[in-house]
Amino acid sequence: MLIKSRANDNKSSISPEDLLKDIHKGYIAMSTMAPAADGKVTGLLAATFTPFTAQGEVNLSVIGPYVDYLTEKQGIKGIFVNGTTGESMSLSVAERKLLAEAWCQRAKGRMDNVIIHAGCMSLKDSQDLARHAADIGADGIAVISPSFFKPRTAESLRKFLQEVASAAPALPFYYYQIPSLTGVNVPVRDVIEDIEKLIPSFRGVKFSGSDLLDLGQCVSYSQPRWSILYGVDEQLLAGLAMGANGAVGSTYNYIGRYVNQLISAFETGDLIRARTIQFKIQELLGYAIKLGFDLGVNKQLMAKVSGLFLGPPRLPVMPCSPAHAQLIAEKYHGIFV
Ligand SMILES: CC(=O)N[C@H](C=O)[C@@H](O)[C@H](O)[C@H](O)CO
Ligand SMILES: CC(=O)C(=O)O
Repeated sequence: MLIKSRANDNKSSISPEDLLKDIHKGYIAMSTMAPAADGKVTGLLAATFTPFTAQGEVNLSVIGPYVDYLTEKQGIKGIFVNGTTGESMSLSVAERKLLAEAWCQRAKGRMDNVIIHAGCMSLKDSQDLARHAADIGADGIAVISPSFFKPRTAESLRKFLQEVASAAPALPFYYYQIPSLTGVNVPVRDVIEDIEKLIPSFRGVKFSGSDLLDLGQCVSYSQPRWSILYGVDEQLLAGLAMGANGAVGSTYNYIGRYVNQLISAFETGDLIRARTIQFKIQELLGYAIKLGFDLGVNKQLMAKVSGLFLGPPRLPVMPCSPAHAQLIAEKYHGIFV
């Protein structure tokens, strides 16, 4: 499908040389999403929720069954730990280390990729978590921009990222952009300009914004070893069309297997099918957003769908009432039968 659409742009048939060039440029989705032998991250990663006890303490005992659920029931082969969904910014550094370790241990041999989010308000804490991720054998680290004192320029943000990455120089490094939560709106394309000169371990971006101009410019600038991972689940198909190599999201915890079908449909050029699945996801999330959808609701929905005990979210995020979660779970089961 993509070969055709490109061929329509400027020529009627495509030579093997041009085909190869297109593969390198990322025009051909199949090559970008196929399992990568070079360690490049592709496909779906679930951004994990952090299990708490009913009293709000980190509950490591759920992590084993959680990995079972993701691999066996959702076809998920990659996880993104201690991110937004994992409530990282509400956890202590010590808790984040315990969680990172447990996820790495439990996912060993079962997941292709375990990326640990190491971003904090404090550079020192971020470096500590980056070093720790390297020690425990994570496959990569991602770092979000500080958001209390916000970097005002790409330059200051790049310096911050460089300092964190230098604490774990051997570990693939991803910049995690999520402007709706950080309030940092520096275009990602500016952040990644010549970034390998500053961060030799740089391997890509987790792009959780809806600015498709910026996303497209990141994809077209992306280097062969990099992965541009899209993070707005409601509009993943748009991200794929723009050339994202994979996706990281909270909803892939409970709709991963349908989203894998969306990706396959996209890869084989069946846009109608890909859209049908995307529209179902939009129906679910549109409904949830109308009722009020935040991390507390999302966590409870995952608990209901998976049967895992995830506990409440941590304050200031409020727990979701059982009735509220029940309505959304019913909608889920009505849509994804
Ligand atoms: C703001 C936020 O949490 N974004 C997540 C990832 O980045 C997404 O996975 C969303 O949770 C998802 O798109 C549902 O809105
Ligand atoms: C959704 C996501 O990527 C995160 O939880 O960080």
